[in-house]
Amino acid sequence: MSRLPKTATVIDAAADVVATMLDFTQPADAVLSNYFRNNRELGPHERGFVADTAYAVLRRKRFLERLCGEKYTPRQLVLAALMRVQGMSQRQLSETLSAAEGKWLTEFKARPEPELTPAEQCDLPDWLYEKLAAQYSSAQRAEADGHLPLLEREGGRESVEDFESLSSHEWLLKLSRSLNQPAPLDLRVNSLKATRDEVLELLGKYRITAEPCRYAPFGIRLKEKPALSRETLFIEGKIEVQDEGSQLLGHLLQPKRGEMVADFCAGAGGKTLLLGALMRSTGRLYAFDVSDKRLAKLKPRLARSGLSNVHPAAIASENDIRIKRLAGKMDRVLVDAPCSGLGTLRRNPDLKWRQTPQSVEELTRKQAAILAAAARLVKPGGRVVYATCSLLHEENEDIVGAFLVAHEEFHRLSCGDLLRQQSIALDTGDDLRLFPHLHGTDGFYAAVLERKK
Ligand SMILES: C[S@@+](CC[C@H](N)C(=O)[O-])C[C@H]1O[C@@H](n2cnc3c(N)ncnc32)[C@H](O)[C@@H]1O
Repeated sequence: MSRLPKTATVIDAAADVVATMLDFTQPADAVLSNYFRNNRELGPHERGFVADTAYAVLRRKRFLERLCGEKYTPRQLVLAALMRVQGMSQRQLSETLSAAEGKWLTEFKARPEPELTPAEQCDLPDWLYEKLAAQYSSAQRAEADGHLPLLEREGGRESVEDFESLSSHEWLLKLSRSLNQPAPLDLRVNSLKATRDEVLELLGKYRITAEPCRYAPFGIRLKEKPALSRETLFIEGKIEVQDEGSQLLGHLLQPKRGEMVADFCAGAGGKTLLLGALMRSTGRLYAFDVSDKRLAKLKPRLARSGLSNVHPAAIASENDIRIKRLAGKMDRVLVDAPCSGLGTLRRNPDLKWRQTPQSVEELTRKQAAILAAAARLVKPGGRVVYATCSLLHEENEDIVGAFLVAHEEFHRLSCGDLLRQQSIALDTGDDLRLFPHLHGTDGFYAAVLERKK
């Protein structure tokens, strides 16, 4: 952690934000933006500090709660996170503390390390730890791990064998440690307006350190997190912010010039924009969503992108009459299904505390219904990509498995093969499974389903 912003009010601000976040009635990013809207005196550095500190508490809540003991205040959680997660010293904090807090912190520092349960070590709720541990037993991981390339990591190289020999707890510990780190900032170059080399060169001129993403052909990973919204590159629509994993889903769908394509759960259109560019702004690309509000956010992005083939349309549900009218007409359909988001904990650490086994079960019903409705759009020989940013088999493999049993007219294509054909060297078996500790992306799952001719 860099220096503490001068004013002591940042610790008060972080404690206020944490107190509201821990109600879990609103998403953490909404709590933060409301707080900043109501406290405009905080400058960018102070806002950054408040956000980083509050997210550190969310990421390591179980660990910090164990350290703090039975009774603690949000402010004590903040101080504990600053010392034990963000690595600040008591001296750095001391100017901002009351005498009583100074005393508490001295006593806190002297406490012995608590013995943590496996779920606490991973900083996951018990129900989630149990589900994931059951999923990632060595035998079940064999397929995904077997396809791993040699991985370069800080501190050395890790080989396939290093991963295969891990117990399910050790593997989960690696996964959860990477889920408990902030995500890097990835960009996607809009191939209609620029090449990746041009953008890399321009970033270099702005003194922004960047490198090509490992897998995504239009992806760029930045070293820092500069504000980009006022940069010419962004205003001119040459770049968009998009996680590398999210970009790979567009390449899996692989829509072509002149095709009929639907992005069934388009939201604010992150993937729609990539699909439109892959189609070179030709053909017809529907962007469906049940949320008007989310689709409205697509409009300014579309204007920057230069795409003219996108048709956003709000639908009432997956059974909307508009959807029914398009039955059998689509070459490609992307289902980026509403999900628990548990693969995106690097960005949304509150989700592990906000989701429950019941909320996941409700989502699975919705996912199955959306996939069945979306598949009706596809013509013979056409494809559906079913994708989520969840790590749970019940939202992923189980949904696709049940769909294939009920729909003999579809069969699964190999994601590894489809990516190889596009010179993307990423083979995780038939389905795509991305993990932050293995691939450096958010956690994603995808399966490609083709309607037989
Ligand atoms: C994972 S998000 C999509 C993110 C988006 N594809 C992107 O790349 O930015 C899932 C979306 O599904 C939408 N959704 C929920 N139920 C739906 C339904 N029955 N039909 C279509 N979309 C739905 C949600 O409003 C949400 O925007």
